[in-house]
Amino acid sequence: MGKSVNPDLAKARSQATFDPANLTNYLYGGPEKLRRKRYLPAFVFKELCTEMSLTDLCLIFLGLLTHVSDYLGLTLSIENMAAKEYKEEGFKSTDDMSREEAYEESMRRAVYTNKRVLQLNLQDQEEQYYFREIFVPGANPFALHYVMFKDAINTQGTEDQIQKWLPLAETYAVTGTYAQTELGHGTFLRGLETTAEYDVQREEFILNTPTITSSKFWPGALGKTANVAILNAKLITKGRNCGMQSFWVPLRHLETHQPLPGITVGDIGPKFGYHTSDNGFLQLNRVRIPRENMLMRYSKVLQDGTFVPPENDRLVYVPMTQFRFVVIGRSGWTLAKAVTVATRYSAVRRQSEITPGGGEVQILDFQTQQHKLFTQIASAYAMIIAAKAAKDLYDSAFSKMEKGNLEDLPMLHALTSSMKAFNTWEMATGVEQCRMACGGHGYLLASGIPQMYTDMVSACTYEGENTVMCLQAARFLNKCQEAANKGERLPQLTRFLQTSRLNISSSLDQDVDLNDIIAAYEFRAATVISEANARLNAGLAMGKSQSEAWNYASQLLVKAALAFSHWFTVRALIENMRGAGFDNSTETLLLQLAKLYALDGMLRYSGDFRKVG
Ligand SMILES: CCCCCCCCCC/C=C\C/C=C/C(=O)SCCNC(=O)CCNC(=O)[C@H](O)C(C)(C)COP(=O)(O)OP(=O)(O)OC[C@H]1O[C@@H](n2cnc3c(N)ncnc32)[C@H](O)[C@@H]1OP(=O)(O)O
Ligand SMILES: Cc1cc2nc3c(=O)[nH]c(=O)nc-3n(C[C@H](O)[C@H](O)[C@H](O)COP(=O)(O)OP(=O)(O)OC[C@H]3O[C@@H](n4cnc5c(N)ncnc54)[C@H](O)[C@@H]3O)c2cc1C
Repeated sequence: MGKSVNPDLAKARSQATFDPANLTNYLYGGPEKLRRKRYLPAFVFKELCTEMSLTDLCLIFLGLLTHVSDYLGLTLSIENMAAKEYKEEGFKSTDDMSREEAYEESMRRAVYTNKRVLQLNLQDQEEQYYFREIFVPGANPFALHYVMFKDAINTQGTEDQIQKWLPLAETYAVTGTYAQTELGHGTFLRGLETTAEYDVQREEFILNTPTITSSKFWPGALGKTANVAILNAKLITKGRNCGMQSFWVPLRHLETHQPLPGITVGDIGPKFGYHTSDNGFLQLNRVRIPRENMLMRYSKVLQDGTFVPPENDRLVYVPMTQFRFVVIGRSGWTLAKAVTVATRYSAVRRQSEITPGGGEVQILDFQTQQHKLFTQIASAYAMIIAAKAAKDLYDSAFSKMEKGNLEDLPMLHALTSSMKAFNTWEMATGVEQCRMACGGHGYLLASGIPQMYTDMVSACTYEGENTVMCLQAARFLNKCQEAANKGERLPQLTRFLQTSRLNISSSLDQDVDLNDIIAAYEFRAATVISEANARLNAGLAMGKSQSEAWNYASQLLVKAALAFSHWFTVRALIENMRGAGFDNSTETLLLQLAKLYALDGMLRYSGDFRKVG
């Protein structure tokens, strides 16, 4: 039962000047990865459904990604499924459900995917992600379990603890969350109030949330789903505060799922988005856990209560750095989904005339519509490709860290902090632009775009509020600027602070040279970073303390971090497009897209670029 493709859409596709397969293979990491990615939904839907053609299945798959399936009224008839417990007649849209019903529907689908991932032995993280996203397109109640809970065990646990706890997480014998934020503190971790006091007599920690503001507040899955938390608390031993450490804390009974003694836990209530994630609160009333429940890869508490500090007290922050990197990558794909929906819609929506009497045109023919969408297509590619470029730096830093070499930790923290802020702000702006480009139908939940926005815009807040993350990156950039001022050697990533010069060869009447574009963004970043450093030093010269001068310069410091990220993204986009081995037509198109992205950025930040000439 094939579905005919809209003739306007078919015509637009037929006019492509390149072979999309080349690009798709590049984006998904090669033909084999792409084959697997396409095979998974077809395999699963074939298993689930009886009378659906492959076209329908792909349409449903794509539609599920963007909820278009709700719009088309498609439902899946679930037949002889391997997972007998999945009794649902089909995927009902959660758009019309209450929060409880939507959570239950998402939970049902998530539990199904968890079982199938194990039965199909899907080991590859990306394949697991694709598989899950087919069935739970919105916020997945197990998201914290899949990412931060397991990452914290892997990065903060000893080998013995990993051996003990990771199999429980992998087989869903336990369901976890990452409980750090409190009602009174999300950003300022040194202000966390939850305590873990060591009782040397019984070799146990006594966990306590002594005040209302110390209640854990926000952790995903805490409201209903999780029965264990990796919980961050202030360690107190021998009367001394030893800073934030991580602990494995059972929350609910593994059989009855009822809160354990001393535990008060529940859901924090309705949110702007992320409706199917049960973000919760937790109060601990002198809950005891054994000494072995402290994650002791880097810091330890000996039986007699002696605290053995980590080589670097920032290593406890590694799970956040890891997850910021996930957010950096997913931001580009989120924008890619939104702009795909909006571009397809713009090919099939006919509205108004360009030439009077000439008949209504595809809205994609309006230059204003092209500007709205093509800049977002370019931005999605830029973010996806910059994330791939950052991964190389990320992987090399992590492999060095695992051998005990922490020299790249500051660079990694700065890169993940600034790129997480840059990408999520760009993604949020871009998704909203795509929604508005679809007129009234973009405002329909069935378009899929509103939920993408309300779910994903939270990424500007969680995992490090964006302004705070920019200021974190600015610490590193400012240090590099100070070193540059003294002629000292800089880390590879910031050496442009010493070398960047504005020797642009392009003139306005010729096609701009790509190397000039990179040089312009590099010079803009170097100038903004230098200006922020100058403002900081001006503050000090006025007699302000270091922290007051930092606050005095903070707006420019945020700009410096964003200019750095913008340069990193433009450079990655151009260098990767030139070096990717595409055929001429594809490379020509991609370099055109890279110029569009870079020149649009210059227009949006024309003040910076005009100022640096
Ligand atoms: C579109 C995206 C889609 C993604 C979908 C995926 C599915 C999503 C589902 C889950 C949804 C949500 C999950 C959310 C989870 C959470 O939010 S978990 C909680 C996150 N919380 C935070 O991030 C807290 C942010 N605050 C901090 O990190 C710290 O408080 C802060 C760094 C701001 C300050 O810490 P201080 O101890 O005060 O440090 P400071 O004095 O500023 O600096 C000291 C020193 O330490 C260095 N530093 C700080 N952090 C790190 C780090 N992480 N790694 C390495 N080094 C670090 C800092 O640079 C300083 O060094 P310096 O040399 O003195 O400069
Ligand atoms: C959907 C969602 C899911 C979440 N999931 C989890 C989870 O699973 N686990 C978990 O532990 N937490 C989770 N969180 C909490 C999240 O990590 C915090 O909300 C986040 O760290 C921001 O902290 P805050 O809410 O206290 O905001 P605040 O820090 O209070 O921010 C408020 C304002 O203060 C400004 N500000 C704060 N500090 C500074 C500073 N030093 N300089 C300049 N400006 C500053 C910020 O820029 C912001 O404008 C989640 C949050 C959301 C929204």
